[in-house]
Amino acid sequence: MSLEVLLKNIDGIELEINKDLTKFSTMRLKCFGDLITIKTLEGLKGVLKTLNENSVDYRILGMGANQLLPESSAVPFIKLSLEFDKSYLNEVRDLYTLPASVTLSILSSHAVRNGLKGWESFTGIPATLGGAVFMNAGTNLGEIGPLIKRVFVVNKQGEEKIYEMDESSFSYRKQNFLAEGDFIYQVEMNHFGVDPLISKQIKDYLELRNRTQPLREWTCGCVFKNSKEKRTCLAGKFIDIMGLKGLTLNGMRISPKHANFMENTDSCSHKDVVALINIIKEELLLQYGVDFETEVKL
Ligand SMILES: NC(=O)C1=CN([C@@H]2O[C@H](COP(=O)(O)OP(=O)(O)OC[C@H]3O[C@@H](n4cnc5c(N)ncnc54)[C@H](OP(=O)(O)O)[C@@H]3O)[C@@H](O)[C@H]2O)C=CC1
Ligand SMILES: C=C(O[C@H]1[C@H](O)[C@@H](CO)O[C@H](OP(=O)(O)OP(=O)(O)OC[C@H]2O[C@@H](n3ccc(=O)[nH]c3=O)[C@H](O)[C@@H]2O)[C@@H]1NC(C)=O)C(=O)O
Repeated sequence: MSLEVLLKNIDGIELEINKDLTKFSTMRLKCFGDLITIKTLEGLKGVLKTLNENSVDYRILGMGANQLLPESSAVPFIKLSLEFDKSYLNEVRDLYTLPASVTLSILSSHAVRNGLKGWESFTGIPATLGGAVFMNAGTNLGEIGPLIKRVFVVNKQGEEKIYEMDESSFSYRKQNFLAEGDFIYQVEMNHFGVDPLISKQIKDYLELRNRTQPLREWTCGCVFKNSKEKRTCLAGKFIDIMGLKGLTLNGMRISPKHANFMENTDSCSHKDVVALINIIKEELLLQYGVDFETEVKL
């Protein structure tokens, strides 16, 4: 049965067939696919339940900052777009209840205005809150995990579920509590008090990132994770030392600014990124015997 027929009686959603999704990832990879935009919780429950009952697989799309979209997707993408009244952020709260589709940049602006301690950890990360929780977004100022209190999901059967966070809920670039198919729709997070110095720290850090990372280019953030065993084993540093900065293959370039970033300088697609990743992996193995895991979802 077609997606149009399957989803036709579900309110609070929009379905677009074979849509050009090139602008739906920060790397701007050429991509066409079916897109289901979810505007209400009931819509999300209805869609997940229906897809599950009909054995239709799907992919969740946040800002597309950490996944390489395929040139043509066999499965539909689901994107959350829940209503959010920004006046909710007009005051400092002890606990924030936020839709997962809100972007970290909106939250960062609130942190700058109010000096929220702990919120500096996600400065400059292009992500939705849901995507950030999914992989414990972080910078060298910290990680988002310790701020998260409860995570509200809809599971693949279309049922609501709430996870309470504890010390084991997050690790480096990873959450450890979601079940396969869980879709985060809401997050409760706090902060560690108010400190006027945080605003300056965030601004300084943004300036540093701007100097050291290609923020204006089309990238997916860091391509590789740093080594799990040895946090001093840094992918960017290794790729740089091998002299690979600037190497370009079919329009996909290793950033001259930061070697763990790849820049789409043309109209590249999935295969172009994977080809360059494979070259880097081979060189890293050959020259240093290290095998860096990709951070970006292929
Ligand atoms: N530190 C940095 O400077 C940077 C960090 N990043 C990281 O990349 C991530 C990008 O976020 P974003 O663009 O929003 O996400 P993406 O669209 O890149 O999705 C990334 C993954 O998160 C999953 N996901 C996204 N939203 C949800 C949700 N609501 N519920 C459950 N799973 C979800 C997706 O699941 P599925 O597998 O089911 O499709 C996908 O595997 C952040 O975690 C961020 O930390 C990115 C760039 C720079
Ligand atoms: C971009 C991401 O996150 C980034 C995050 O923005 C930055 C800054 O907080 O710290 C991590 O990068 P990173 O480990 O490469 O940190 P950086 O501070 O940029 O560099 C570390 C060290 O490597 C050196 N370095 C880096 C890049 C390069 O081309 N050459 C080089 O020598 C730097 O000089 C520095 O001494 C995160 N990456 C990972 C995989 O953990 C992402 O996750 O997508």
